[in-house]
Amino acid sequence: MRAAYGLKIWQAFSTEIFKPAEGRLSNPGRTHQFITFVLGGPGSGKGTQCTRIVETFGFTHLSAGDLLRKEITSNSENGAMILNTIKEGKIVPSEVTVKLIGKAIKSSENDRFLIDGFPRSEENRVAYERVVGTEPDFVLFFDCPEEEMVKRVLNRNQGRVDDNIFTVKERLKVFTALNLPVIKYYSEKGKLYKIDATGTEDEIFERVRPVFAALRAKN
Ligand SMILES: Nc1ncnc2c1ncn2[C@@H]1O[C@H](COP(=O)(O)OP(=O)(O)O)[C@@H](O)[C@H]1O
Ligand SMILES: Nc1ccn([C@H]2C[C@H](O)[C@@H](COP(=O)(O)OP(=O)(O)O)O2)c(=O)n1
Ligand SMILES: [Mg+2]
Repeated sequence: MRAAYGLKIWQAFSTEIFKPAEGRLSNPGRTHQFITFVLGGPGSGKGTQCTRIVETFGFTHLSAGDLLRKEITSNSENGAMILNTIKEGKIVPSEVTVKLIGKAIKSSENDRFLIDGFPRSEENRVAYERVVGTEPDFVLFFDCPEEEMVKRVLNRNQGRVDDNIFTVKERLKVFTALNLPVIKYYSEKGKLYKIDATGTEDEIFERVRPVFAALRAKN
């Protein structure tokens, strides 16, 4: 399965990467932006691998969860709603999340972005397309068994309100019900690159590296 996705992605790189990004959330003067969505269940290692991709390939990492958590601590009008939603393991209304992502893209000088933990539902996906006007260039999916994800989340130790067994169980249900359809959608469009997210961080990064190395080789 991975080989088929890989080929499609290679074709996408070779034909589409230099296309101007008409209608994108681009800053004036930009020629193109390269957008990668990074998906996977809670604890699948999205954030960890995004850090590695940033270090090696110079992307800007935008974590939807981090942007939402920042809203909570900055006492914004939506803070209490966001906190409750996250505690319950549910999805924040798309309008809020898309606005935060859009603002972060606009205020960045970079032209390549990893959007981590988004879209988490069809509603998220459609709202992004409506506001931004385009699809992502490709989508990484970190595929990890549930028991491994639960173990990682419960050991995460970052003081997150959602890193407890009750919330993670709910998050796994939400992931299956709402995020898997998005993953299927991108798979059918030939945009999905599925990564085996088991093993050490280094082993996983060696599966991710060729995807971005191919992209750099084309630049
Ligand atoms: N390959 C791995 N093996 C074991 N633990 C990992 C691995 N990758 C990440 N972790 C740890 O698992 C937890 C969840 O990782 P994180 O990157 O936050 O995942 P996500 O963003 O998908 O929820 C973190 O504590 C992280 O240090
Ligand atoms: N697109 C998104 C992303 C995150 N959220 C909320 C709901 C999620 O359970 C929390 C945490 O997301 P985050 O991506 O930080 O979580 P993980 O890194 O996968 O553990 O934030 C959201 O409502 N919509
Ligand atoms: Mg994360």
